[in-house]
Amino acid sequence: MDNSFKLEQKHLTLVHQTLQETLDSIDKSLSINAKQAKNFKKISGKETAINFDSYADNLDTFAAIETMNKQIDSFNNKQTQLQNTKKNILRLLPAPYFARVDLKYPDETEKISFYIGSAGFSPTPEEPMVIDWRSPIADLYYNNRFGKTNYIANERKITVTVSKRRQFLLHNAVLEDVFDTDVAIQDPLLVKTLQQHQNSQMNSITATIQQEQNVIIRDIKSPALLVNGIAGSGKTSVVLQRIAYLLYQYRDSLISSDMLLLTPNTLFTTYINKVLPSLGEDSPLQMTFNQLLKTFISRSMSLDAKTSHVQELDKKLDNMVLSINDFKNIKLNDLTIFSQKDIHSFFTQTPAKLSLSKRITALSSILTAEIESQIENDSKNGKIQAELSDLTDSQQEKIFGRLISPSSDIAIQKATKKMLLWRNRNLLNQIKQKDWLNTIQIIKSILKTQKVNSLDYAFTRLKLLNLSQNNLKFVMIDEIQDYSLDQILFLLTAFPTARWTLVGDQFQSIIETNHPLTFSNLKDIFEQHNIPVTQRNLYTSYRSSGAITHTFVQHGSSDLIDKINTIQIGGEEPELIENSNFSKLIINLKSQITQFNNNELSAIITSDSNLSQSIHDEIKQTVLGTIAEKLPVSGIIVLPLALAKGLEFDNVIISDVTAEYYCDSKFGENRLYTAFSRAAKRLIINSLAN
Ligand SMILES: Nc1ncnc2c1ncn2[C@@H]1O[C@H](COP(=O)(O)OP(=O)(O)OP(=O)(O)O)[C@@H](O)[C@H]1O
Repeated sequence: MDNSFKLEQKHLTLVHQTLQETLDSIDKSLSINAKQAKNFKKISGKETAINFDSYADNLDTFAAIETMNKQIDSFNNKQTQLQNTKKNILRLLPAPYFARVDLKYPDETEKISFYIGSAGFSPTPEEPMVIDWRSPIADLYYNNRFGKTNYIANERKITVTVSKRRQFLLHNAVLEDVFDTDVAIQDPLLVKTLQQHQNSQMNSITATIQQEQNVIIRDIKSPALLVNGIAGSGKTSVVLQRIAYLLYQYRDSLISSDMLLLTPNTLFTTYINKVLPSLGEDSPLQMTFNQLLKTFISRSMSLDAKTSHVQELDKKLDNMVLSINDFKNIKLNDLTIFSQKDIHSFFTQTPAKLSLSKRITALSSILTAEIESQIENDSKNGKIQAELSDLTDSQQEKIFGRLISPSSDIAIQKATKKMLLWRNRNLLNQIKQKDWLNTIQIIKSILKTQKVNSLDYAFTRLKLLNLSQNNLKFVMIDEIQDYSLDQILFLLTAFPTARWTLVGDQFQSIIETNHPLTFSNLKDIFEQHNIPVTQRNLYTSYRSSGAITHTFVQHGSSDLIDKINTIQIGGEEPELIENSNFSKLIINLKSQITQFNNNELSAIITSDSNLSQSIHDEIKQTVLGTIAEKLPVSGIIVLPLALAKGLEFDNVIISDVTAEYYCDSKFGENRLYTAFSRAAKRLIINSLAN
């Protein structure tokens, strides 16, 4: 091993040096290219005389401009390419690679060593020095393949023999450790990585992705992938790595905005925000379900009913027959253009055999056609045509994009029509937006209720106004167990062509909904929508020490205890502290937090936000999670469990384990499991007498 350590150090020095040299040469090329582009623009600007005097001059001028633009594009492309390579090199310099696999191809005599890093790097096109972790060969490494095996590249099966699988712990150009692993029972790099200090931001797990995680990350076949994993088993990490993998796999056709990641809360969003940029990828659209819902609700209105009835609405909406009150007058400047009655009468002219949403689309076309036909008639009216001459210069600019002086009858009529269309643009827009549909009334009459729920409202708009989005290719949902069936139904209707990655933990279902979701319901609902679901389970606890894992799984199910694995065995046993009243609790909390290392991030988790506020008022050095925009790097944050979910801390103090919140017959055990599993190293559980 000594000799191989030396050889590996030599190789690392070479790679690091090549990276550094390439970086220097890229910096030079970047500045030369920028200078050349600047000079070119200066010179060609002078040389390309703009001359539109004649048709031939026009052509010459356009040709010259096009040549100039092509040259500028080529400068820009080169600049972008150089910058991308520079970004990869900068990412690789601190840790050029983390693993090596040696492969022998059947028709080759020599084996080839491939070094795997967080990005690819090829100083010459023929010879990759570092291969990207997402490349097909890297799959062999993550899958612990050894001996004769194969991998898929460009849809072809390639047979190889894997003769070495090696891991590295390194920093810049210094090799710290080398581990040779075949079928890894324990992954030494993983153990070392987990022992190192965690920080307040989630990190990428590229170097230590485990086999069962790799399968999820690289699944490109399943229309819906459902991951049920215990707390701290890497579900969120896997989703983020998967996003980076998909962006690489489909790099010619997929961009980050084709993906949506639904997160539990905005604190969580900031917690995971650095992972994708650190993997060299842009983050997808990220929002909470409520933020998404707002994009489907036209304006702020009071939608205060607590329970949703999406399933009932879904069944009844299509066959509903609308009455006069289901419409609103269409007005322009207080003048009623179409009354409810008019609109209803147009509605009755649409084919009754169509679904309601189709009838509404047809109705919208009828209303638009009515206005357009009126405009067509008016545009022939001499009196209205005369209004053209009243238009100021700035109005003409707005309507026609230039000043006009129409002379022929046809030109005058065309200009008048354009003017009228412009004057009626708000009206036409109202019709197009279907503001004339009384969605609230429709919901009230279906559900026979007076109050309307925001999800019901958004769903009804989605269905009746055809607001489904077909451009979103992947939807990823973290903490799927906290969604209701109604929310899932809404999402399936909103994104009918998306592929789904749903990750969650049944034991972390802590939010009360009227239709709580089981994973088997979830599968059923997807399958009812003809979306087959592949389920994968993750049973390894990476975050928490053995002692903490053992404590939180007690609040899962009894068969869970036999299934789980812990990477960080042992650790300090959780402490139980009794407090007879709030003042005692504060005294104890103050003493408990002094036991923690100042560089670590610790949390006091409360049952509700009022208690967080009261503790923060008494212990000023804490950060109050309910108003924090992001997690502090270190120190003590105090926050309710609802906000702590998905996050992790070095140390966790539970402030009031005896609160009713944790004793709830339905969700109590899940809340304990979720709260305890936020801790990586230490867990202190306080009880508070009422
Ligand atoms: N393969 C891995 N290598 C290194 N660290 C890992 C690995 N998998 C998970 N981790 C670490 O374990 C911790 C928990 O991961 P993550 O938050 O993704 O789990 P989770 O299943 O989403 O947790 P929870 O459901 O409790 O919110 C993180 O610190 C993550 O970096």
